[in-house]
Amino acid sequence: MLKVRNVSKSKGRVMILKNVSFDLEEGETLGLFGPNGSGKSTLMKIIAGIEKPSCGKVFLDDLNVTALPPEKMVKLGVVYAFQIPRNFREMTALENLAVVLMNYHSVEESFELARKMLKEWGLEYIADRKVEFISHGESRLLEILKAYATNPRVLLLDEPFAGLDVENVFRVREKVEKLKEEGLTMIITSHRKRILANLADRFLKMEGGKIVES
Ligand SMILES: Nc1ncnc2c1ncn2[C@@H]1O[C@H](COP(=O)(O)OP(=O)(O)OP(=O)(O)O)[C@@H](O)[C@H]1O
Repeated sequence: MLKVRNVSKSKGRVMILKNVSFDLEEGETLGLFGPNGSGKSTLMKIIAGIEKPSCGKVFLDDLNVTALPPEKMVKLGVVYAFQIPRNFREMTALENLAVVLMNYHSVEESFELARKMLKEWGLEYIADRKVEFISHGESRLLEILKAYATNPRVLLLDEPFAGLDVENVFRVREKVEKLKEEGLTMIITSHRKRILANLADRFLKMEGGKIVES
């Protein structure tokens, strides 16, 4: 479904990614792990069109999607959930989610659906709370829910468990497991392999911008 071919990325004199290639099959959950700074986020952002590779290509169903802008990639179903949640702090959780849904539904429907989705994810209690007042774990769940609300074919989850306490790791894991059960294709990054156990069908290890183990 998704093919990454010989992707390299340099910034100034630094080579961040070096000739990275891999395939992702439909319905598969790929665990991408490696130490901080190994290039995981950069790779995910290149796949999502947020960053451009210096060379190499990305294909989605044999369509060359290399360096298409992120809004085009979202339309094609490839969606990145940011490592640092990008929710509008001045707006409520409900409004944050509804804004995404408005790309696909009327304003009224979007608010109705947003409330329903928050409820399904056990987050109805934060619906009317401004995001600046919700916790890090709740903010992370909201970021994932927003990405999911675009009805993606491929969901890219960047460090969904980073900075969370044990309880919230379980909470986020439970939701990600649910997405997996639904058959969603995902790439999940973490600096710890163990946290991806029983979640990823296959692992890739990154180190120094390269895939060193698959
Ligand atoms: N704009 C930039 N200019 C120079 N170096 C950069 C830039 N952006 C990222 N890097 C470097 O590229 C390397 C890879 O960064 P990246 O964020 O992709 O790694 P990561 O594996 O996702 O790390 P983490 O787990 O800490 O998020 C790091 O050494 C980082 O400092």
